[in-house]
Amino acid sequence: METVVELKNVTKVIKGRTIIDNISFQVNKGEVFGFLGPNGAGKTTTIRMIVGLMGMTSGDILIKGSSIKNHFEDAVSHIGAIVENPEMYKFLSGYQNLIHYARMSKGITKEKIDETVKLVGLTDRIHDKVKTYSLGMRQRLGLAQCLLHDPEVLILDEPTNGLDPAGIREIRDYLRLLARKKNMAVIVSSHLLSEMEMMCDRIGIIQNGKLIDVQLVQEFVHGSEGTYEFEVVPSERALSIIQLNFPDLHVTRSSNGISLGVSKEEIPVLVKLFVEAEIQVFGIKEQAKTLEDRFLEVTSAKETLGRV
Ligand SMILES: Nc1ncnc2c1ncn2[C@@H]1O[C@H](COP(=O)(O)OP(=O)(O)OP(=O)(O)O)[C@@H](O)[C@H]1O
Repeated sequence: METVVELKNVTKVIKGRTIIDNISFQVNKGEVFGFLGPNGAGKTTTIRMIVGLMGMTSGDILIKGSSIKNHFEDAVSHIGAIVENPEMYKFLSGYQNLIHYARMSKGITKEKIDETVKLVGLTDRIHDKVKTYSLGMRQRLGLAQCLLHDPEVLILDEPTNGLDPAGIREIRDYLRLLARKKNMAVIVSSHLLSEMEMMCDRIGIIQNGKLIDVQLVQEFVHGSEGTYEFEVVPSERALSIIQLNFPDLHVTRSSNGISLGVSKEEIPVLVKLFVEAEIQVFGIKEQAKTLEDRFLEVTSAKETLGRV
């Protein structure tokens, strides 16, 4: 696995306030890395520092081994990014926009433009004016624009923002394709958790400027604990028994009984407790967890830690 982007103890302080607090992580070739966090967590600030739009207070960012601090031009030459809305001339066609963009950079051939247009699936509409494009098509044109110079890392801040489900799916499929077929490192940010689950290989969770977890999506979602629904009668009594014996467990009422997050080994202990309390156990069902469940678990656990 080849590391393409490396953040080393990156900190950003603005007007005495620490916006990004000592963040370190790596992104490898061929993977889609998702940067996930609630509003104001620091995703955009981190991305702006990676693409060189904003300086950092301390730490360093390496792109293919080149420091963005000491070898800025070399470092950013490997990056293709959409951070703010891409600049486009609405009264020109998509193709004219790409030609215009290509003239500003060196060595982009007509063949390269055609190949990129095909890659993002815009061949049929590329000669139409941009003002007739849907938001999803504009996103794809923006993607084509930042792919023209064959970057090794693609960075997109909230790429699915404002898109409808079909548009979201398109972008998601293209990003996965770029990682798989072109072996690119792709970094995206979002607070659309279900999207990240389908799009990313790994995710980093950021909260209050701190990176609180980096994991493979699959491991993050499934983890070692499961959420189980216990079909029990009377459920009220089962609930109070859990609260009394395991005050730290997060337990909720569910349609058929109670629902709680425990490891598999703990299930017999709970069943024994219920039986001894003359509570009837009709069934135990594992509930599928989504990234959203895990995200809320992780971020609220940290909030609690923060308050102690
Ligand atoms: N130039 C700035 N001056 C002062 N504060 C800033 C500046 N830029 C960002 N911040 C603050 O830093 C924090 C992180 O902002 P950032 O935009 O990076 O968050 P985000 O995770 O991208 O949020 P969102 O999902 O809402 O876009 C916020 O509290 C924001 O107000």
